[in-house]
Amino acid sequence: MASANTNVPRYIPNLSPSKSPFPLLNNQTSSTMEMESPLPTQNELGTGRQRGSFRDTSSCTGAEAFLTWDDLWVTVPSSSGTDTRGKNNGKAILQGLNGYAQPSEILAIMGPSGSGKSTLLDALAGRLASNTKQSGLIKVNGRKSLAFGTSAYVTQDDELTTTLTVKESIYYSAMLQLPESMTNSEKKERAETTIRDMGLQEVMDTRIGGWYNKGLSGGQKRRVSICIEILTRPKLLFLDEPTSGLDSAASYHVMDRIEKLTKQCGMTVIASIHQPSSEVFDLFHKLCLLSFGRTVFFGPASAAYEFFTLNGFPCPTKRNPSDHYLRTINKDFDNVSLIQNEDTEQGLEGNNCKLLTTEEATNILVESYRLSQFSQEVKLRVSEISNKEGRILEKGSHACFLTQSIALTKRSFVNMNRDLGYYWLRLGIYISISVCLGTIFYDIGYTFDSIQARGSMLMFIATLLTFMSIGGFPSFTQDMMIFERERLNGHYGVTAFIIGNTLSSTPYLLINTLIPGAIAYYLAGLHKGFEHFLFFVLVIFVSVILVESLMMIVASMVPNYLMGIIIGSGIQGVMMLNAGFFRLPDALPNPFWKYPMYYIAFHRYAIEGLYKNEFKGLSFPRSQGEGSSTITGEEIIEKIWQMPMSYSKWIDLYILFGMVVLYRLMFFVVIKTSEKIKPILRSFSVAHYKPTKQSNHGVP
Ligand SMILES: Nc1ncnc2c1ncn2[C@@H]1O[C@H](COP(=O)(O)OP(=O)(O)OP(=O)(O)O)[C@@H](O)[C@H]1O
Repeated sequence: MASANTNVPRYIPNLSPSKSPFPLLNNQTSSTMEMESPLPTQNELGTGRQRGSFRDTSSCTGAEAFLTWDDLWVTVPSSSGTDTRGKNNGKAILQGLNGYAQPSEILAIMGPSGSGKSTLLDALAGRLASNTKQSGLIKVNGRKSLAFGTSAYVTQDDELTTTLTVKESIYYSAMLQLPESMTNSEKKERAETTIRDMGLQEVMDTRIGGWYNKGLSGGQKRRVSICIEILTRPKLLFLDEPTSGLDSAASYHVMDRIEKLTKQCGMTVIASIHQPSSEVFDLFHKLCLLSFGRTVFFGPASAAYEFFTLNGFPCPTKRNPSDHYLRTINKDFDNVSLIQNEDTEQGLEGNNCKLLTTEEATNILVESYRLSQFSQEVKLRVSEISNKEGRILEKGSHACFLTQSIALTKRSFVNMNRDLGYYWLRLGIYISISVCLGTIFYDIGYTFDSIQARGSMLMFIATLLTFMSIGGFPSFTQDMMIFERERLNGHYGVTAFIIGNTLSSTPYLLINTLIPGAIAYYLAGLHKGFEHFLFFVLVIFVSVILVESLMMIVASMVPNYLMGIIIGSGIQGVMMLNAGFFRLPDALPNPFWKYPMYYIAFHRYAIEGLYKNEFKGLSFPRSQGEGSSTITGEEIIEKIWQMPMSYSKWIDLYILFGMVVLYRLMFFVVIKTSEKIKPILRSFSVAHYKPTKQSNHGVP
């Protein structure tokens, strides 16, 4: 029976010294608390052998992963600002954690919201945010660095291609990740088995869905994300809240399947988890319980029960033990009355009780753990494992570059077709604007006034069509986020992505420039002849690809599409301004606007090519009125528009094309550089960063 209590709700027994509530302080260990001690031998480290575990090794290859972390600290700049000496010591999110994870086991990281679970996963996976500082030693198979793309990480946000069905998503992922040694039908079979394992067979043909159409539920999306990452049976798998959004039955089945794979393939799984049912909790081999970045408990999951009991916090019989652990250490709601029920009283065997706040209770547990046999065992095991250098963790064999490029092209093509915002909406707007343009400049003629009209119309087309590429930025940013996730998880490389994106977008960009271009060109009656029309379309087509390449670079550097749109339009605005139309080239101020900006602005080459294509070969009256002498197109280009006639319009087109290649290469370099530089910067800051006690910000 439950009874309400006071605002300071925690009781612990007032025991005599012989019945200390902290037996672990005295190094007393019961049989259930004993850490399993078999240490890996040199041969076992990274060789695919693990004692006592059943193994179906047919689909599991490569070195196993032993992961250790020693005195791990992570701090972020403190929002409370600097201290009296003007120093910002930062806020410690993780405080000197030690631990390990080993093959064929699931390590569950639990703790109240904000206790540092995701931060610990990020630190172990080498994916901490750039504003964080890390110290301590993280090792995989006794080696310091986790090579790029060798682990799989299911993050909290499900970045998925919203237009694809579940089956398509998993199938394309299988094509991208599974090795060439598997046939297509074997890959399909693996995809379908994994879908069934995650209980998604009923929604196989349902689209994932996004903001514009509801598709899968949150829990179903979660399972799709897990499916994608377990396809290859990765040796090291990080799961950030894999069961969030799932009901208890689904949570159990998902975790049960993961546990079986873990054993079968010798996977090392580290999962942060919020509220496991007791059935799910029983699937975990080890438990790491955190509270505000400190370890409350690390050891066999089954031993946590006794640890809490022996420290004076027994779990009431009707309460799920994992709920009890979290309730005992959640300091967020201290002012809320907790309930002491009869079970607790029974567990205390009639001893006197003492009131404690959850903060005090947590401090007792943290201190008790620190001095316990568990903590000593963890330290011993960490040093044993980390001192033995095993094989380098590798991602395992992949699909070949060609298969990946084909799969990415197909996937991207389907997505661009189904996502109205990508190209179709833009095509509609382009067609409407080209009708407006064609009717405003209808039958432009060859009068003196038509010189200016032609110049304005061509400039408008070159700038508007390219500028409106920004409209596809939200869809494109979504693609980039998926690329980022898949790249970090080692599914494929940058080159395959660039090829896939370029090939899949080309037909759409051609339609987007050909149809509106033809409407505007023929309504206005621009330079007659198919060759002139073809050149006109080619310039616009290459310019639009060029802007998309520029947007790729922007998207790889900004955190979200809003910033991308703002920065992308800003860059384009500046380039338009100094293309030599709004201010003629000779009037552009030196040194910045003329050199180098006039030569960098791609609009300059676009309008130069378009003007040469339009004016060359035509002649116009030199002034208004009848009987005036004529001026040739060549003179107009050189004298009125101040553009060089020393090279042909085709050179302008080649320059634009060269810029496309350059921008795509720049994108490649940006991604590759960040891949290489980030770990170096991180290891440099780890080597030079020493956390201070003051940085705990009030956390004892
Ligand atoms: N890059 C960062 N910059 C500033 N603060 C951060 C950063 N990363 C994490 N934090 C802070 O560290 C604390 C722990 O965050 P973390 O996401 O690791 O918690 P969590 O246990 O995973 O929480 P939840 O269960 O709610 O996801 C939070 O207070 C969070 O605001």
